[in-house]
Amino acid sequence: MNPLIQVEGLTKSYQNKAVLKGLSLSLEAGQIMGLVGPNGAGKTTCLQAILGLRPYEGSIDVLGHNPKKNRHAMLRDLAYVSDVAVLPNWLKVSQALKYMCGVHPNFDLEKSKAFLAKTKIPMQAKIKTLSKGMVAQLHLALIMAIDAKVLILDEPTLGLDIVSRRQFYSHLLENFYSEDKAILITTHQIEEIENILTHVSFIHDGRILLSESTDYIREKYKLVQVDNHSVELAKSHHPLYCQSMMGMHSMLFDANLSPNLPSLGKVSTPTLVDIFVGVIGQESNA
Ligand SMILES: Nc1ncnc2c1ncn2[C@@H]1O[C@H](COP(=O)(O)OP(=O)(O)OP(=O)(O)O)[C@@H](O)[C@H]1O
Repeated sequence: MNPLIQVEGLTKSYQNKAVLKGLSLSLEAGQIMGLVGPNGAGKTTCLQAILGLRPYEGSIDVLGHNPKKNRHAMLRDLAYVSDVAVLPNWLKVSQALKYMCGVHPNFDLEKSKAFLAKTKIPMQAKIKTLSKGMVAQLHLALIMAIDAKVLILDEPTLGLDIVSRRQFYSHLLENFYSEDKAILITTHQIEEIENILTHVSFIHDGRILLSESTDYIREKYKLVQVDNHSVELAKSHHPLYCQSMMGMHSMLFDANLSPNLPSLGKVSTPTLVDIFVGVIGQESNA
């Protein structure tokens, strides 16, 4: 199956400073991928290149289109949310829907209205009178009514409280996602989306360090609560990180490189945050 997004050798510099350094990434139908990295790693710059919003070097194919040359055609099948707080305040909800009908050929007005009918958002309300959570719901109503193959979300829930953030993602799964579509998300709140991600790509200093299915990396990496008498032995197996707190020692290992982990202590499956800290930390110390 052809990937919906294929990025190869993507490079980008600002004022002679390289920000993306030969980055490659592939997104296939059915995938919900988290693009995860520390501040300044290049996530937004990468998404902006994919969206054709920034000049770049390298090759990007989005749904068979080159974002530099065919941006208009590409946007027919692609939807993008940067920050839910960007809708103009003075607009009424009904006007926002009308606006979308005018600008997006694949926007389904009835689908959008049906989603809004399930919320407490009045059609005649001005956006400035809505709470942040309601604005997020309105944003979703606009985005999910676009019959897009790919949805790109850059920190979509910034500024929302935890309940609204959870709602945002559960509505997203319920109303947008299907196996012929793909979603690419950046967020710093990995723990909140780790259960919905099928894939994850760790980006550090303009490069992808790891891009795998979440099932695969949860098998590959293991967290061990190391028994006190095994600490030195465990350290000699080169853990990706070692955290010692109140006499307890947690270490993250690549299970393929350190096969006999149960002999060191209690083995468990790490969270994506654990794996992220281990992989990025190792790279930073290299
Ligand atoms: N318009 C710009 N001009 C100059 N430098 C820029 C510009 N935009 C981004 N940068 C730099 O590029 C690097 C990557 O920025 P980018 O916003 O892509 O990172 P990010 O991973 O999205 O970060 P964050 O998680 O903090 O949002 C940073 O060093 C940033 O300062």
